Amino acid sequence: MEKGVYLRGVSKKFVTRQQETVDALSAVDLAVEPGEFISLLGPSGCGKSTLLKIVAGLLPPSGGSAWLDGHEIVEPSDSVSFVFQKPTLLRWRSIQDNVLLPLDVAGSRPKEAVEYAKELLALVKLSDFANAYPSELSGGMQQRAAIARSLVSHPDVLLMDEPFGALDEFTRETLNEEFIELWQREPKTVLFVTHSIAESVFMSDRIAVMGARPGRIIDEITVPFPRPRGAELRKSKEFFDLVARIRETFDLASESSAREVVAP
Ligand SMILES: Nc1ncnc2c1ncn2[C@@H]1O[C@H](COP(=O)(O)OP(=O)(O)OP(=O)(O)O)[C@@H](O)[C@H]1O
Repeated sequence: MEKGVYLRGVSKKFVTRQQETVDALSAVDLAVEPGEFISLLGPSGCGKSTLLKIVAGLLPPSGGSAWLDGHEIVEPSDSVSFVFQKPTLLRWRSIQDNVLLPLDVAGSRPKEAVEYAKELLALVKLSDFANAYPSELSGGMQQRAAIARSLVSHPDVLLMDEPFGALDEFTRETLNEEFIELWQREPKTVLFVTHSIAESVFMSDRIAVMGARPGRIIDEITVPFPRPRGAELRKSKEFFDLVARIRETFDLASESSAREVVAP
């Protein structure tokens, strides 16, 4: 059995209300090893969220297939958790009860679950807020709670759709560092969607660079920086150089698609 997440020739077409066909994804091949942290990086509309939804079993591909640990993905699985851009906490539940929500929804809160929720709250630095309500927390703190919630069911795979995209730059960088520390303690396979080149370089083992119309992978980059990675990495020449090289990939891709548009 092939452990990990595999996409083989995945395409996705949507038909809009105006009956136009949108090629959201075309011929995407991707292999993600167990425990690997991979970013899906690309401009708005290149199909990043669509790809995550296919891996989550929330959307079927129009062509090709998606696999998790040797099984074709045809429906959502307990071993996969999703973190969205908005924390979507229930305002009438305490933070601890929000973290426990996935277990309550599944109808089983094992004895040790409360202890584990407390442990996760400590890992995301929210121990003092276990009994607080979402409205009492800042945006960054709410997102930390959402991350703790995504881990409570011990998933093998974490799908993160711009989880820090709504935060200011300072909070975002702090959460990047905290999340990487947490991920090293609780290793998971992570597919992380972002618009930010710097964020993808800081976080990932590998970056799948995506282009739009149709959405596809235009480059795959292995990030060479050793872990643990600290804030000082962001200031290094090697970091800037890799960010610049990836930016170049986007510039070349948009130049060539512009040429296709003007070509006779
Ligand atoms: N349910 C849908 N019906 C019709 N078109 C859709 C649907 N969902 C997505 N699309 C289209 O598919 C393309 C890819 O969308 P998707 O949300 O996956 O992109 P994205 O890269 O995640 O964008 P963003 O970074 O802005 O979130 C877009 O052109 C979008 O308009």
